[in-house]
Amino acid sequence: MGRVIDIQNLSKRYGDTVAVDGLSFTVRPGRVTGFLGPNGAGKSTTMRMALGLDHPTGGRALIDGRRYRELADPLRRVGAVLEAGEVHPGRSAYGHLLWMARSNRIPASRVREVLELVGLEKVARRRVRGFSLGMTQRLGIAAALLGDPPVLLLDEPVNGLDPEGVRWIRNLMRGLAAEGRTVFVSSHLMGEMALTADHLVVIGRGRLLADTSTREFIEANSHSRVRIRTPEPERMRRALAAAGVRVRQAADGTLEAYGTEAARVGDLAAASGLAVHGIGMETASLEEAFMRLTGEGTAAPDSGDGADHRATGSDTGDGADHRATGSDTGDRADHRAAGPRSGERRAGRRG
Ligand SMILES: Nc1ncnc2c1ncn2[C@@H]1O[C@H](COP(=O)(O)OP(=O)(O)OP(=O)(O)O)[C@@H](O)[C@H]1O
Repeated sequence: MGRVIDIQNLSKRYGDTVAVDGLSFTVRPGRVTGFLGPNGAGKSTTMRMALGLDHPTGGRALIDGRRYRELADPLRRVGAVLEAGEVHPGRSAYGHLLWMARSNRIPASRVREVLELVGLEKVARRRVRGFSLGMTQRLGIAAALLGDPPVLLLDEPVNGLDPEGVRWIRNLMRGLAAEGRTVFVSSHLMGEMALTADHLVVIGRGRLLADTSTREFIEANSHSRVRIRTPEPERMRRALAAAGVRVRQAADGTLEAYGTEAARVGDLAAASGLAVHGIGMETASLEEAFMRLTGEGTAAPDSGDGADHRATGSDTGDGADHRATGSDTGDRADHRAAGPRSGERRAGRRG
């Protein structure tokens, strides 16, 4: 059975750096699998090895049970959008795709199809030199889709894109998965992946940290808490603890109560004659859970909140939904603004 990406005990060492460290997981068709990890976790290295662009130090990365370079017609089996790599700037989008199609025995009619699919048909004859990052990204995706491959690998495809571009790629990936394709997409942003992926493979420092459905990850990691500001935190803490409420004190002196609601905390405070200066419900964000999991955050060992620095309650709401399209976009631009990425150069070289 094809369409599966099988990573088996994969390792990669660059001198003293262990980029990938005994990684094993399977990426299955019909769903978007998010490949998550902080910057430097080893995502790109893993993807490059899966595409035969880098040699593993140990283990194997198989697609359809074979190494990439053993695939008979790779462009029709696997589409990739990687960072780096440039399209010849003097070429038009159409010219570039046509060149790729010709060198891979793909009919020219397919070029028009993919241009339409990614919404570049109107600028198809323009030189790539003048393309925005978003357009370049779309061109990279068009190239990846040229061979109509059942397996797609995308390395941080939304980096540097505006919210509209982010949404477009998200919908595209979901659509491709719904067609039964295997869609494997990396990101360092939990919030973005929570909106896009059905399944998550999380790595940190080259090692597997989680391989789970997105729903399970969210259920296990998004807990809410009540934050209380009171002039008598110690008495409040005792009153809550006596009522069986799990409570901890944050660095700024506020209290955090878990597994309860603001109304109950208020009632308990009133019953004990305690003054409350502020009270509110917060939802721990998935981004926090992700930081904790990958060891990038300042984890608090007892209550698993790791969020003392956000004690003001700015983190209300669902975390997963709103961060992905808002503030994160700027962040992406910072990380990866340099160098338009396109899988096509690599794809061309491969094919
Ligand atoms: N060609 C290379 N030579 C030396 N070290 C490398 C090379 N490629 C990657 N590394 C190192 O391997 C580790 C993993 O890098 P990798 O790019 O795979 O991570 P990543 O999860 O994709 O992060 P990012 O999103 O920042 O690219 C990093 O420490 C990186 O510096």
